[in-house]
Amino acid sequence: KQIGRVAIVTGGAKGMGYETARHLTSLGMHVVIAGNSEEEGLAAVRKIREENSKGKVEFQFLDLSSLKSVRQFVRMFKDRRLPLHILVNNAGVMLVPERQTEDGFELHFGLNYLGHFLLTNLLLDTLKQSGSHDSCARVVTVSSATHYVGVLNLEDLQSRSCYCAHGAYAQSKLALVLFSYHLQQKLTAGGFPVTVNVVDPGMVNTDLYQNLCSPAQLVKRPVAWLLFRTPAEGASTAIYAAASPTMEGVGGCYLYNGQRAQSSIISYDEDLQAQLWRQSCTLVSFPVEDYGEN
Ligand SMILES: NC(=O)c1ccc[n+]([C@@H]2O[C@H](COP(=O)([O-])OP(=O)(O)OC[C@H]3O[C@@H](n4cnc5c(N)ncnc54)[C@H](O)[C@@H]3O)[C@@H](O)[C@H]2O)c1
Repeated sequence: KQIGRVAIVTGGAKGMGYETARHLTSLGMHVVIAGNSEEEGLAAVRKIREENSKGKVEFQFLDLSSLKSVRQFVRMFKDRRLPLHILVNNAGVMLVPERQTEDGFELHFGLNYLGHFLLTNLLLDTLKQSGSHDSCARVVTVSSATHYVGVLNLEDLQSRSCYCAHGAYAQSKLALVLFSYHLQQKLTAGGFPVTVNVVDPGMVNTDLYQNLCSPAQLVKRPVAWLLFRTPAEGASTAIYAAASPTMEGVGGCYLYNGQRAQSSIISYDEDLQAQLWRQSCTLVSFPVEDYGEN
């Protein structure tokens, strides 16, 4: 059933994204690894191809910290007239010192959240056309347990008044949960065959921790080896959401350890979801009212 289904995995060149891309290829899918390092992307493609999987894998450049790059990625993808059955919004950065994206957004918010917000919206027409009522297209977004401590500061989404790297990461991961629920609600209201779920992979030993300060790195190393999951273990919930028959037609869930779980109380606030949606449309210059009807 999976053979020939087309999937995009952002940040699929390493960490959990790589394991997700590898697994979906092994199921017979045509996987596009979307990432901002051509060298890493091509190396990942080579490694996966060596496994002689049933599926196809390729790399396409995407820098989520640039709205121009997101638009270019989508234009190139659409020019190929491929369907799109699965979009895994996996890429992310964590605990980066205060920095801005090309478009002037705080980096965590701009890259982790807004880049994926625009990417998903621009690909939504293709997802809607590719899904059917007995086989929905799927959007899977990787959030984090850190979202539980996240606060969405609608007056200052770019953390200009006070910057804290942890707070900025948590806000970006909370925004992804709010976005996923709102998107699912709109798709359901429009009767479109696309489901949206958000996953929490747990603590996973990847390069995501590269920005920890040196003493924390020293503590993390042995602890991570003992207590953290491997990237393949961490990717399992995203893979489940992307490919499991059990998840057919199921959307609007927060998944942890392959099971439905509760996200933070504020993530269910529909007014907050709608306010974030509207502000996000304005920030990425995406027409609010165009959404959903095409
Ligand atoms: N590792 C954990 O413990 C953990 C816990 C909770 C959530 N997560 C989330 O899991 C996801 C995957 O992270 P990981 O742990 O595999 O880390 P990782 O650092 O191995 O992977 C992150 C990926 O994002 C890509 N990326 C970074 N900047 C990019 C950009 N500008 N454009 C496109 N791609 C870009 C990287 O190239 C890499 O492929 C992230 O969203 C992260 O927030 C990780």
